[in-house]
Amino acid sequence: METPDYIIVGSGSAGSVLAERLTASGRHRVVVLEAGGSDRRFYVHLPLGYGKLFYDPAVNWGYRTEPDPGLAGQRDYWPRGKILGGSSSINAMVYIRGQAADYDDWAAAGNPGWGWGDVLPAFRAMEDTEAGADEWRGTGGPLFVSANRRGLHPLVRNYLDACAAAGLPETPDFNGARQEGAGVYQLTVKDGRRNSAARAFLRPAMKRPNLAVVTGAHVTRVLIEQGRAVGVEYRHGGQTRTLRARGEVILSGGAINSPQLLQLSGVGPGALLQGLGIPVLQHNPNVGGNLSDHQGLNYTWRMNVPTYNTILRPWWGKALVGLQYVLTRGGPLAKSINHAGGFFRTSPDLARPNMQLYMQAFSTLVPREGERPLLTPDPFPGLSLGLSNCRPTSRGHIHIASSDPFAHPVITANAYSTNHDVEEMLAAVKYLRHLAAQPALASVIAEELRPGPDCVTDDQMVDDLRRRSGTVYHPSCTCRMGPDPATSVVDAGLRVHGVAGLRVIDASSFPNLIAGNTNAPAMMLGWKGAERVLADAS
Ligand SMILES: Cc1cc2nc3c(=O)[nH]c(=O)nc-3n(C[C@H](O)[C@H](O)[C@H](O)COP(=O)(O)OP(=O)(O)OC[C@H]3O[C@@H](n4cnc5c(N)ncnc54)[C@H](O)[C@@H]3O)c2cc1C
Repeated sequence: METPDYIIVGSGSAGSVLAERLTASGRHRVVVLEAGGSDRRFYVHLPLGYGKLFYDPAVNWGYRTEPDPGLAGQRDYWPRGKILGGSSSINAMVYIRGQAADYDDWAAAGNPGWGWGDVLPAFRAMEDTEAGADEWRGTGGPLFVSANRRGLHPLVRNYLDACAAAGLPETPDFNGARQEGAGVYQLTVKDGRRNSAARAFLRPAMKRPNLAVVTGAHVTRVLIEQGRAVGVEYRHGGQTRTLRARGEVILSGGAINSPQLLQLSGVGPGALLQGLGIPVLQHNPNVGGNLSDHQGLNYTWRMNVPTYNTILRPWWGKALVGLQYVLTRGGPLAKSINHAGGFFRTSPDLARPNMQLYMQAFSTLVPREGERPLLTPDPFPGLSLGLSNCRPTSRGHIHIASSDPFAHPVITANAYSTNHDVEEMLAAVKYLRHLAAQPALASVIAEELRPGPDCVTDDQMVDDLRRRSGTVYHPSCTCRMGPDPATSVVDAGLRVHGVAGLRVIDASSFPNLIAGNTNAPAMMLGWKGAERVLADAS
């Protein structure tokens, strides 16, 4: 293979955008090395195929955390995409940017160029919003974002009316003027098919002669010589190969794999690496540290009106929605599992929302081994209202357990390890019941199923939330951006402190977690990261 200017490790949300941006001018040669395989798979394209990808080792790294005291000792399951498009090829497709103030926090933490005024133009340029352009939204960009206004389940109206009655009025666009409120989620779905970062950015760029994408290429080490990254070592087709870069090596392996790869390469906590016999090339205790993730859980009700359970459960219903999908590219199979949602404050004293809501017009209490049973929901009409926290204060870490690059790293999530996180979730679950008590929902609810009417005291509710919470799949900040190597891993240009020619551009470089889902911010990081790389090239 011809020596490229840039090697990108990972073709996920950030890596796909980066590859498109770096090759657009035609002046730079780029090679993307992706451990997973092709995204040309039926259940990747079918939006509700999400449930089938959730545990599938063919497309998923399928991580488990260490037993977590904050989750009643359970080991949480952390899916991550191992496929072209990375996690954007297996995610739930909700499109949320986060709050303006989140990015102003990034800049205020000593990261010039990452404030809301800096990132908004990138978000606008990236997207082609079905809802139409305005001061906040863009059209004509590579990423189509569905407004998700057609074919909504009737219970979405009940939910929105209940929110309004509870004091959370409808907001027309969570990514527009006001995030706070209730509304319908916009989706990365185009023409009834998942619109992953690979579909929107990488695949069009793969037509360019200056981009090569190698699938099944698992990078095992960054080659660092005299303090400079000069290439990578990777396994492909049962062989160990090396690839050198004329310019830079860019890690876009995601919040678990990027710090893992840095540690394997001798960049990380010195004592940990020494203990594993890995020569320490750059001691930095923050590599794999500061792990931040949103925790969430659902409350579930039995309904006295039909929900998607009614149609998705029986074989004839499956046949019907299958036919509807094939003929119209519509129906429940063409949607995310999250039909609507919202952002609210658990206390009026807070300056901005600290909780996110998810409304799902079906329920999945009866689990099925090895599948997230979206396509086989409960045998009765059910509704789920879910939550996730926006700015958790709990922090975990990721540490390699051996020098074997194929061994999963140890993930210590430390969920709900601060009183703050427990108390705000307790307030939030009470709010869910407050919503369910509003006439628009109460009139169609038969009974609360989970946690159920016996769960009433604060202690019982905290016990329940610890037992039933889990990741909402947004691990971030494990190679966080910041000016000081004592507290961060990359600088505002996403360059690894102390190692030349090496950047980390993915969700691990977030300085802190944003309020909302993390696909859009990771893609934005790829977009803005490419600007930084290109600026340094000229
Ligand atoms: C089940 C699930 C549901 C989610 N739902 C939503 C949602 O609805 N909305 C939303 O906004 N966000 C959602 N997210 C989160 C969002 O998708 C991720 O935050 C985002 O995709 C992360 O992007 P990334 O570029 O950091 O990493 P990823 O997209 O995970 O990409 C990393 C890529 O690097 C590859 N890689 C890793 N290590 C190596 C290596 N050593 N060698 C070669 N390649 C390597 C991986 O295979 C992968 O393709 C969800 C995530 C999951 C898992």
